[in-house]
Amino acid sequence: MASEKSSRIEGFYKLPIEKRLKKVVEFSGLSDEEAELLKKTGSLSIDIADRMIENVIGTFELPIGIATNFLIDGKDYLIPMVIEEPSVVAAASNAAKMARVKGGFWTSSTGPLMIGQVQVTNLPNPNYARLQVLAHKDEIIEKANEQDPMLVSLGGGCKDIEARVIDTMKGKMLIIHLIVDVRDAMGANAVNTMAEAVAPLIEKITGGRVYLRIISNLAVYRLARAYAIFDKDAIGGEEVVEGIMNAYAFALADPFRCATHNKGIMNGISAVVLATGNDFRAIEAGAHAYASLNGYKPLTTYEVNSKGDLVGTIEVPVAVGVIGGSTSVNPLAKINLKILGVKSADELSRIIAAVGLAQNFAALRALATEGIQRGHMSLHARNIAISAGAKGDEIDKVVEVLVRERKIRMDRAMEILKEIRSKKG
Ligand SMILES: CC(C)(COP(=O)([O-])OP(=O)([O-])OC[C@H]1O[C@@H](n2cnc3c(N)ncnc32)[C@H](O)[C@@H]1OP(=O)([O-])[O-])[C@@H](O)C(=O)NCCC(=O)NCCSC(=O)C[C@@](C)(O)CC(=O)[O-]
Ligand SMILES: NC(=O)C1=CN([C@@H]2O[C@H](COP(=O)(O)OP(=O)(O)OC[C@H]3O[C@@H](n4cnc5c(N)ncnc54)[C@H](OP(=O)(O)O)[C@@H]3O)[C@@H](O)[C@H]2O)C=CC1
Repeated sequence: MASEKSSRIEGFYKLPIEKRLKKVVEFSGLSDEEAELLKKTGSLSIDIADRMIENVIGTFELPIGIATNFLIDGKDYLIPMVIEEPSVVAAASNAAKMARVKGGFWTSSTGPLMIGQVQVTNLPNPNYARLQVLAHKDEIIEKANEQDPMLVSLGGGCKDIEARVIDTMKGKMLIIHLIVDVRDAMGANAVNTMAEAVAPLIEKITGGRVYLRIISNLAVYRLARAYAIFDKDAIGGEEVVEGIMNAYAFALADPFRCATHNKGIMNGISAVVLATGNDFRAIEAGAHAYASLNGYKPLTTYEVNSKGDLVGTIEVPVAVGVIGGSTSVNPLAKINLKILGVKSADELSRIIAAVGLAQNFAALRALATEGIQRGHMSLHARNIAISAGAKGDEIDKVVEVLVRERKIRMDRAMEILKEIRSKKG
């Protein structure tokens, strides 16, 4: 399916901010008011902030960058990313540009099913209690669904019950899972309400004592998947393919490397999760727990196909919502969702998986070739220049010398600044 508008905007980063914003407005149909909110600082008003969390004394801002070039399932997307780290947005755009050569990213998902856990203790016959719970499945599901008629009317709600007996330091426990379709929400509030509501019924059925009733962030039934074929010539030839395969083999074999490999993936994932007002701790916990199910492993895979191209895949739990939580409260999250143009939480989760794969590919390509420092540090040089005290056009001048000399250090930045100012004055 051909896209109406293209996210392939060459040299987007070279445009002044005003022109970049204009392109985003044209692409996403933002109103004048929304564009104004993006431009000004303090868009999250103190009154809204005071209703989001407790003991508020101010707000804390981070930049929103737009990753360009993303073609996902045949549709063009501009990706808003909220992050403090330089080079992440550039790297995502860079990878997406290379992925376009072979059609971009293709995605799928399992749907929005979350798990609510109920912990049952003090059971003399936990295996018998387990069968009793499964025999009363329909009754438990009905009780859970009474809590959220709205969700049920949308086609969601509690769909199934699982029960496991586990061995713990406090003896055997029966752990019941409510499998809940949360539709377009992240789902924690909805699931927790159900888990608490069914607890007395479960105590009655089992004769045990229920303690914890809470969502699990290991969202194994809410997986998002993406793949892309990276044309070998577009990414720099056979040697680059070989280098990336070696990088992947390293991560697969060594948890010390794997943690950094997955951190690179989360650079992309967390930035979109934050931009859309979602719970980034939930996503981080879920991703690393999923990566650890069979020993800590990379969330991405790489293979070489018969043409010598690199095939990258990702599979990761992505429990995000487009309604509920702070997505509906923070005006900037709403604007970012509009820029993405997503229609459902499922679509958002698949986009996020694609960004995670892009981010990982860009980092591995840099690491396996010239090293991370040239691209990353030349963008980081701006931070160094600003920290050294450079202002206005001094910033670009200091950056230019730092990058040319390949000495991206604070002491050198201060020296250069001194030289620039002495010439001026
Ligand atoms: C930084 C680049 C992209 C430069 O890469 P380059 O080869 O100098 O870029 P280019 O000039 O050939 O441009 C290619 C495209 O990149 C984008 N691009 C290029 N420059 C910019 C810019 N200034 N601002 C925004 N976008 C930029 C832009 O889309 C551009 O296309 P165009 O629009 O021109 O047709 C490249 O070196 C790269 O991808 N590096 C990887 C950097 C990275 O992964 N950073 C993440 C932080 S490091 C980390 O935390 C994770 C890590 C690395 O530890 C994970 C791990 O170990 O696995
Ligand atoms: N471990 C964790 O991850 C935990 C996370 N949290 C927090 O929980 C929050 C997310 O909970 P969540 O349940 O998503 O938020 P909300 O309770 O804000 O939103 C979900 C509710 O929105 C209503 N709704 C309206 N339209 C839809 C739709 N299309 N799809 C789905 N629901 C719809 C539903 O019913 P109705 O209208 O009847 O409300 C639903 O229950 C986040 O702030 C998160 O940080 C909390 C505890 C633990």
